[in-house]
Amino acid sequence: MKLTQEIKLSLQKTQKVISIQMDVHHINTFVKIFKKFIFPGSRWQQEQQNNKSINTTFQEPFPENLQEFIKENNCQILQKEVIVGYEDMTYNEVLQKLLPQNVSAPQGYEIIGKIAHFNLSPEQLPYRYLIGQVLLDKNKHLQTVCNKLEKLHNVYRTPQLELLAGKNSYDAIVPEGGIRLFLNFEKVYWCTRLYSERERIIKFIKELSNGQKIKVLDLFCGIGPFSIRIAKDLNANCLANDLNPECFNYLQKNIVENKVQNQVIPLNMDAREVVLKIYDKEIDFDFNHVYMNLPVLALNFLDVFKGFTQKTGKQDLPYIHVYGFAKGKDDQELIEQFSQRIIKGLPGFDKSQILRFHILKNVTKMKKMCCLSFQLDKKSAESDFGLLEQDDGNNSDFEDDEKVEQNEQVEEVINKKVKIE
Ligand SMILES: C[S@@+](CC[C@H](N)C(=O)[O-])C[C@H]1O[C@@H](n2cnc3c(N)ncnc32)[C@H](O)[C@@H]1O
Repeated sequence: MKLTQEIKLSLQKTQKVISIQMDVHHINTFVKIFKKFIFPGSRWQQEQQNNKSINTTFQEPFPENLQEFIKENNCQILQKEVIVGYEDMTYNEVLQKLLPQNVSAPQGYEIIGKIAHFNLSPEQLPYRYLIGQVLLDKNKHLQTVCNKLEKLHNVYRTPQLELLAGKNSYDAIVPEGGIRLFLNFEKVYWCTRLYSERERIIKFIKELSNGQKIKVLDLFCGIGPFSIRIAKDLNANCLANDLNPECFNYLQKNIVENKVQNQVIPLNMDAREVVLKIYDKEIDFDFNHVYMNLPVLALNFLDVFKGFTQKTGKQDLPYIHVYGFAKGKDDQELIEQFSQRIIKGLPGFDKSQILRFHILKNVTKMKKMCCLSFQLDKKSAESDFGLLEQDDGNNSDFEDDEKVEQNEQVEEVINKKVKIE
């Protein structure tokens, strides 16, 4: 269903209003006191010489202060009729009129620059173009309204979008914590709501650093929000890597735009390869923190840190901040399951090493997206077990996560979406 001129006209109706007529000298005072009662979009109309009127939303009985104003300033009360229609109605008013009773108007969307993005329910889908157009018309700062077609399940974690209304452009500039990030929402992974999660980890890394130089290996960096922010906020040095060549292009641009060329090195490789190249000294980068934000697969990369001490000759072991999914009814069960998955890659890992455990999102009642921070343990770092077989991106964890995300309702516990007033 599309919003046609005919549909807009069908919303038009005549409405009786109270218009207050007064001498032009009283207009300023009236507006000062009764501004919120002026009928939306109403203009002052010339009635007689020096006399103007304005339509209001007042209904009888009038409030006392209006009665006094009318008396003191010798105002006249006029009954008028106005035509109200699409332009005068809010997003909710329009959709309540146009959607069938069993279909609710979507009450939240995400904003990325001038792009609004919905996750419409199956019942709302037949009305998606209508919903998109109304949102665009009622929010002048927006340029594009789209719907995310399915959950992210490709290697680069990019969304499949359908344009609902406005410009077919997904270029955006997003301000975050004093930096500006350029991106194309169709070509790279982006989630504005991870803002507070980045803040949380940056704060935690600061606590851990004890004033020492912070050096971060950001293995799945996307367009660089974490590396660029920590470089700016904590004067950290980062090696920021992402497999997606489009991310790499935006990462390079974002590094320059935010003037952190001397602190953030961009890379475009497989994460495992980056670490192996550091071991082989093909890449010269010393790090004390590893940031692994690819929840669906990151845990499978942990084994690359086995034998860290032999391969680097370093005794100082890095802190690892890794994201993943776990199932459990409480923190204890979640930590237990998460730890079991870590142990697969790092056999020396023990729960007692956990420094922070944080739940970002309830995927289902039992399944959560979590972040766990710990220091690489000595046993794993000194072990000479071989690496696990390289992941082909097709493992069962990956598949399982996607199925659950598609079939079950995702309840966000991180920042709420933009609410429609
Ligand atoms: C969930 S996104 C996180 C991006 C970024 N940390 C952020 O918060 O915006 C995961 C990123 O990992 C990248 N990625 C997927 N597989 C990878 C691999 N094997 N090596 C490096 N990056 C990979 C994807 O392209 C994607 O940009």
